[in-house]
Amino acid sequence: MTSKNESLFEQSQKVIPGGVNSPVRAFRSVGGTPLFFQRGQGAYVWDADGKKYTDYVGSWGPMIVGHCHPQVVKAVQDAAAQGLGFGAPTASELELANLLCKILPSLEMVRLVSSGTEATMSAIRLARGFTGRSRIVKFEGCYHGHSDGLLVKAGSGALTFGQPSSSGVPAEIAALTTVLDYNDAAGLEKTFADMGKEIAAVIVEPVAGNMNLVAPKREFLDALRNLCTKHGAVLILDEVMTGFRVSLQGAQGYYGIKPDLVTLGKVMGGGLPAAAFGGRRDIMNCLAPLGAVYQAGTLSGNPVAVAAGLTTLQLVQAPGFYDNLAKLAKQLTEGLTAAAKKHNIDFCAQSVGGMFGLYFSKTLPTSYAEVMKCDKEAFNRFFHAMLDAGHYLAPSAFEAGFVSAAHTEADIAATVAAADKIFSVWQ
Ligand SMILES: N[C@H](C=O)CCC(=O)O
Repeated sequence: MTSKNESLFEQSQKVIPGGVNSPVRAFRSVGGTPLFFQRGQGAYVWDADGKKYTDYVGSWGPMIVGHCHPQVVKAVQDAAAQGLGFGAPTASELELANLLCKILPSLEMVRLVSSGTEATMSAIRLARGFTGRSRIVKFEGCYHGHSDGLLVKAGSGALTFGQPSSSGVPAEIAALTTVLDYNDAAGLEKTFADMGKEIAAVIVEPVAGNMNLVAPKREFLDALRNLCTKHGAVLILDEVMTGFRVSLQGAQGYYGIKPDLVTLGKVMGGGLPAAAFGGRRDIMNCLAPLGAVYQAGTLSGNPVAVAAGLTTLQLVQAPGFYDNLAKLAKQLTEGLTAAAKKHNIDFCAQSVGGMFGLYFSKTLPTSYAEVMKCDKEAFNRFFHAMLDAGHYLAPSAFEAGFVSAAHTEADIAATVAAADKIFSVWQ
């Protein structure tokens, strides 16, 4: 019998390319039919067939307080009742901007946009306008949204489907992007020595979460900050994923590194389309209508999205919120690692705050090249076995996972027990 998921997918493929509105949802690399979700509550989601899953994707990060948190839903309902959008300033967007600047000391000014892609694309343009230089530096396997110059050796869905450098990006545009190895401080130093005067910005995920999870080395973070300062380049920390996720102050607070510009999204929109970029006042003042760098958006600062973001950011400031999140993520990664070890499987896992990475590998990867050596087929088998058992992991070996404050220790223990059962018959 055809399931509702299968039937919906068949129909979707006729009108939506690949049947999905973002490639990584397509289950292509793991195989099988993508799930069509009908609802979420707390740590759980239900698919079109009514099957319940413990959710470790969390809408790719935003659902940090769980699905349908009553305060977030109420705030959204109240905001919607006042008007769905004005395309004009509102007091609530000012409140959100103030809150972002209060939480993140690196934000002297901030501008709201609607997606992470918009935030990174705008930050790059701003850095180019500010410095009068054209070249940008990024790191292989990092994903910064799908604007042209950033889709060069990118992670996430692009990597998942073997297209890290997209067709449709003119060679002249791609040529302005220099791609280096993540965690390679010496490579960065050499690049600055060779072409420092050309480099407008270095953009980096301070914890790479779009090639599975790769944690930064201290010397790499220090080199990023010191070399950008020395050569007058703008350091852009892309905290779309790590912002309000690895700690209240994101990766910049977790590791103690101060960017010139930061990009935000996901958690700050509470599940609705809200994102932002901001940082040093002298750089932000180059934006129109003050300066000559143009950037705009009809939906920017949308009041309903702002209400979801504001309420979520109030909830994550509860005492102990991030300690609990980190504890849950650790319980998961340590539990899975112990289960694999018990059954002699080459597997390891790690977490940074509320995000985690799982690897079918003997050692934790520290670069794109090492991630590529992990056993992808083993991940795909594990993914499906976990899905059958009611545990929803990201449908790609190249994405980080997320826990929420709605997960309980019992939820995590059940997920670890399911993995233990799968590993006990692993061949
Ligand atoms: N890794 C991506 C975003 O962070 C996954 C979301 C998407 O591309 O649809």
